[in-house]
Amino acid sequence: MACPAVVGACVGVSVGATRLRSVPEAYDPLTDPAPAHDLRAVLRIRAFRRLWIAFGLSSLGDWIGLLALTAMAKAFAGDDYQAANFAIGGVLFLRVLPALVMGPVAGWVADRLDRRWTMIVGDLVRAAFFVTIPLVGTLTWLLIATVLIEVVSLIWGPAKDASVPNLVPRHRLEAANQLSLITTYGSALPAAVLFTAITVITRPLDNDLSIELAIYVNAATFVVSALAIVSVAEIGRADGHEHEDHPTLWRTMIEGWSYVTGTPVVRGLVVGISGAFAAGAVVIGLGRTYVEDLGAGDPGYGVLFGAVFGGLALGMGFAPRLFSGLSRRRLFAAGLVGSGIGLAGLALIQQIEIATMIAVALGFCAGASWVSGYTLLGLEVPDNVRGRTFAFVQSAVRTVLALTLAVAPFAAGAIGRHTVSLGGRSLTYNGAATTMLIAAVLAGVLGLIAWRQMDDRPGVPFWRDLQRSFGKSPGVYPATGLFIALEGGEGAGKSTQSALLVKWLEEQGQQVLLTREPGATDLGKKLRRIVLDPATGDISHRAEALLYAADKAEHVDSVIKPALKAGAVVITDRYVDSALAYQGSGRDLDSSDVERVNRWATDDLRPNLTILLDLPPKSGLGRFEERDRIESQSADFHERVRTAFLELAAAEPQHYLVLDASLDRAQLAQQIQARLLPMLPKVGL
Ligand SMILES: Nc1ncnc2c1ncn2[C@@H]1O[C@H](COP(=O)(O)OP(=O)(O)OP(=O)(O)O)[C@@H](O)[C@H]1O
Ligand SMILES: Cc1cn([C@H]2C[C@H](O)[C@@H](COP(=O)(O)O)O2)c(=O)[nH]c1=O
Repeated sequence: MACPAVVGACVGVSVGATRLRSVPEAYDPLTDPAPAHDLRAVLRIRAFRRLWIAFGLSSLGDWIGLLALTAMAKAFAGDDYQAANFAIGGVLFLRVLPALVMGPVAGWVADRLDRRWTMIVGDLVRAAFFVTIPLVGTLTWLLIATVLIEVVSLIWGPAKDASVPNLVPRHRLEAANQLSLITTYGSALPAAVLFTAITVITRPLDNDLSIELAIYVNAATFVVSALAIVSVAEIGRADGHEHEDHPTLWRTMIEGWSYVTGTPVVRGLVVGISGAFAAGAVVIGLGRTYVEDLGAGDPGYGVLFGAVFGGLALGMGFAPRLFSGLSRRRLFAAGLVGSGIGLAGLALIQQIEIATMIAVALGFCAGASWVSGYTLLGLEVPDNVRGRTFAFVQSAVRTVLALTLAVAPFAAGAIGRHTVSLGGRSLTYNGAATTMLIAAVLAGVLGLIAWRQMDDRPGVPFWRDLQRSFGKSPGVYPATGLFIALEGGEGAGKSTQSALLVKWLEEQGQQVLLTREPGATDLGKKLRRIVLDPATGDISHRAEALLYAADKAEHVDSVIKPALKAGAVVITDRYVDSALAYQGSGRDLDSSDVERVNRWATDDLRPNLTILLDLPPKSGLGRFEERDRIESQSADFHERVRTAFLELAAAEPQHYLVLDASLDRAQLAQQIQARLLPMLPKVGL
């Protein structure tokens, strides 16, 4: 039997009357007790920690370098508005260009060299190039050095990425990659703070010196990074098998292109993600001259840069939790429209303090869009084409970045500074602000197109949705394993589909636990008898709700959680939605009370997906003859239950798979499998 990706061994677990075949051992609880996703646990690995410090410093240096080089390019260009924009556009474009032209080649080179020495030499060479820029002191050399530094970075990056799997155990690889991403983008904020501090402190002495100092600090970060890598002896040369062909950028683009263009939702996502990046890039590309127009200089640029990236980090980190009840598709499109509004705000409000606040909001919206777009891609794209699609998105994003960074400053330069007289009053407009306004309109239009193509709650006003969803936690998703609930009215086919699902999952090599509510535990069996036995008769509705809740508490603690912790796919035949539908709507209880009690009883544990089998109650009850205490409730009761299930699903379409349960068994099973396939834990790695 195969085990999921993160697993070294399989162990069998059996729980009460339920069926748990064999579940993966996600980590050795004796020597390495922290869960696989624990970021601090990855940092406890000495070799990785040192490499992480090194690439954190390199990233910091990279961002300071970007800020300092654009400032220096602007200084070289002098007071000419057009020349300044062209110089800055040149620097930004040349930073992205090498990745477009020689990205795949760089990976190929990195695979053939000793990784540790590649990184050490790469850091020292980058430091040396940076030092030469102020020493040579010409715009031409600045541009040439920018390309050379970028080429070295292109080889350094894959050497680092390829080293990580050799330094951390398999099950910690995802956390290590997450940390790498956070560090790469998160270091932009401290870099902006450092750059601003350097320029604010030293500018009164000498303006040119302050930028040069920032460049020397940047060079120093690379030297320290090289020294940190010297101590990581575990990094070596690539194994022979890693010398296999890497797909070229063009092959990746072509393969991804045909899938993306043929799938409307994915097409909308890719356009939107590129739009979110372009919105951020416009601010970075135009920020230098924009702050100059506001009279804020280098410190102002550092602040604006930090504000966009700070907002981006906040959006990525908090937006999904803050708007947890909002459908991901709506969050994605709303983020994009918000970025457009932010850009328009920057263009129209010419005051640095307010501009900074707007930049944070713009970054937040772009971050929200970016992260929900990536999540949606992960959910919507099947596993077998997901790698290519993500590679395509990355290539598309790089291309959009290069074009935006190049075109925006050139457009601003071409527009220039103008003052026009309108009815006796003079109005000044600058290229940077005007270009931002054009980009704002484009981002807004892209957002609206994405909204129209992807809205999954047509007819429900956005503001009502937003108000309802703000700050409401959706519950806690399991950290390991996969949790699936089957819901629906009487006789909808939940037991039938659960059994078919278990069979299919086992064929996929998954470890599966099939369980149900009420009655999966010893206590649950007793409770089931009480609530379903017609002899129980009428009981208080609150008592009924509490009996079902007690069954859930025992079920979650003693059956579901242990299996999920062990990495199993857990399928439950009924869960919290049944309580919300039967007790919250079928009975006369307040559904928010029922929700509160059930969240508490289940420790807020939420399934990753709920499959709702929808069937008119008459058809479902017609599938069998005998009636228990609940089945024998009135037709109205069962109608209310059905409506409640459907409303729950309509409020969060991304969380539900709603199926017409009158279809035949095989068709239903096929639809369930298609939805679950991309969500399954990897097996057999
Ligand atoms: N798609 C289907 N079409 C027709 N009959 C079905 C279908 N699926 C299941 N059945 C039949 O309907 C009956 C009820 O099915 P099942 O027990 O799977 O439903 P359930 O939702 O688990 O019911 P309950 O609400 O009682 O738990 C069974 O006799 C089953 O064989
Ligand atoms: C979990 C749960 C269930 N019910 C009701 C729904 C059904 O009528 C029975 C369970 O019977 P099944 O044949 O196992 O489906 O209990 C409920 O009212 N509240 C709940 O939380």
